[in-house]
Amino acid sequence: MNRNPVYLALDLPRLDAAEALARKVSGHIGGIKLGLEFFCAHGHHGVHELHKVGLPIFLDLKLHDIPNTVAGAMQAIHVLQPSIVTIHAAGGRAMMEDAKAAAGENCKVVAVTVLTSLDGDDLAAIGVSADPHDQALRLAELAHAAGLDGIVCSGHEVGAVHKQWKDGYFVVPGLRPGSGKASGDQKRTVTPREARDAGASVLVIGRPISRAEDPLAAARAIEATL
Ligand SMILES: O=C(O)c1cc(=O)[nH]c(=O)n1[C@@H]1O[C@H](COP(=O)(O)O)[C@@H](O)[C@H]1O
Repeated sequence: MNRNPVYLALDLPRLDAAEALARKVSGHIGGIKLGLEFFCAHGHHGVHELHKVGLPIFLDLKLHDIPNTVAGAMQAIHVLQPSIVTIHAAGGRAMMEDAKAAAGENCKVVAVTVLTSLDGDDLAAIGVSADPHDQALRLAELAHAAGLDGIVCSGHEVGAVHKQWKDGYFVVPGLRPGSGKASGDQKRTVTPREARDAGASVLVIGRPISRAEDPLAAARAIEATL
């Protein structure tokens, strides 16, 4: 049986609450995603604690700096044995190449293309004239050329990227399980099932589980749709 593609985003301020939530739903997810909020608050210690849950750890640090600095950061996290690490494709080809070269064994390095919280107007405001779809495809091509394992994009683009990059590893956040579910700050959303059917390798899901009245029931319900 295929591994459950859902990585639970633990964007919670408290370490004990994050660990308790991960343990509660651990039978219905495939991994744990620890992002900036968690890492800034709890650092290496927090990651070691969450490893005790026994699931793969995705470190979503979205590194974006000069190549030498990003390579150094990648080396500094080997000890945490992440299964996946994010960097920003907008850091450019050399940064992506050096990040991949510095990554630990068995660690997939994936590049964020266009954040799921952005739409075409947001891109225009930062001087990008392409729409999110074309910009995501363009950055996916650059990430592929740089030798990365895959990219992060929304469910709106993953099908098109998959056609161009058959063996890529595709991380899709911005997922909302049903129509009418609050999208919050996310602007390019699809359902987990739609993302999976379009070729996503990993489904990143946070608030639809972590802020649900019954997180276990929410995780089970999402699993049942996949
Ligand atoms: O790299 C990511 O995981 C990421 C990229 C992106 O474009 N959009 C995005 O929402 N994310 C992350 O995915 C998670 C989505 O959380 P929810 O909107 O609560 O499901 C958060 O932890 C974000 O940091």
